[in-house]
Amino acid sequence: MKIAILGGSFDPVHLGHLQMAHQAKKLLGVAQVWFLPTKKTPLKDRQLTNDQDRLAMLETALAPYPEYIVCTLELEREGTSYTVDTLRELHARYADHEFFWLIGNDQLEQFDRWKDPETLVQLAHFVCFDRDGKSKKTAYPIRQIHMSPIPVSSSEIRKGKKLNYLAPQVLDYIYQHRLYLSGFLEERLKPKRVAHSLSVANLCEKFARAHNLDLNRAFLIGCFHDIAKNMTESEMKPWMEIVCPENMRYPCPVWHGFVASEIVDRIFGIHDLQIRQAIYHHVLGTSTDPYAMIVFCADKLDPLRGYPVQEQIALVEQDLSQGFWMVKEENQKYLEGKE
Ligand SMILES: Nc1ncnc2c1ncn2[C@@H]1O[C@H](COP(=O)(O)OP(=O)(O)O)[C@@H](O)[C@H]1O
Repeated sequence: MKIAILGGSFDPVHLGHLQMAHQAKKLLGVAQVWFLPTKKTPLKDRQLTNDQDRLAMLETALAPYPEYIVCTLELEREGTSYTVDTLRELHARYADHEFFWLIGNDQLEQFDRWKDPETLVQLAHFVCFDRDGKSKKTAYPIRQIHMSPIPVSSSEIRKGKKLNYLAPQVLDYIYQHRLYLSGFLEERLKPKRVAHSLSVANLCEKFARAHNLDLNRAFLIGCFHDIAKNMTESEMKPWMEIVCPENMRYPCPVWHGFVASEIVDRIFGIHDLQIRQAIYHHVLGTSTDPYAMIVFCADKLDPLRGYPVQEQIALVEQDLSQGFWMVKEENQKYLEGKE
């Protein structure tokens, strides 16, 4: 049987990877495409997301395609994953198969850094797909196939960019398992604000636990509540014009909550009305929805602010409504003092 193999970190798997598989099926006449997640890649020094999560994301992305199969051979082997070892093992296990090894053209450029490239090209037909629409020169017998480039990389996804290039089930998994969230925040916020957001997320979760609410929803609200905080007035203006032009009468420092509520939906693909609403109201405390009260309190009572907050935190855990009104009153006094 003809088998195409796509090896990679899949951290996470995205539509670029799927497109390579679709093209391989169509153009190479292979019966199956095996996706082979690597344990430890010799050419990247970054610590990969744990095997279990990368595998679960692959399985969910491939579920609609019965002829796409996850091959865990490299995950089962300890140490650095060298393709030459993998191909030898594949030949030993499946003597009758003919293998096509798929790579993107970024890999073609560094093919002589792979271990034993001469042996590799004898063990499989190497096939290279465009990532950027450009042909690359190579000394190796590697077939190059042009496809309309799918302009995305896993590293962009890990920064919270181009999330629309993920299968929706994979994006769901990312939020359910809280993967890459610090990367999403670090790309848009200063380190102190990232620390505050994660600390608020933890406190939101603590409050949610005390009141039998959805822990992950509360965590995500905390995580993203300040995602627009670094935006300038002119950057926020077009968002405000779409979302809530009537709120432009508020001073600009208040806008980031309104803008963030739209950004979580449109940029981060979080289509959850309660999350959006809680973030929308978090600056002024204008909603008594439980999630909105939670994030309002958690934001003001973040231990990283350095005030003694333990008693107030305990009150919010005990009685959300009473805690909320207490925090709101304290905040009002603070704001009046500032005027
Ligand atoms: N958008 C894309 N278009 C074409 N090939 C791609 C694309 N993204 C990844 N690849 C190829 O898929 C293989 C696995 O890549 P991987 O290490 O998982 O992801 P990434 O390069 O996105 O971080 C590599 O050979 C890579 O060149």
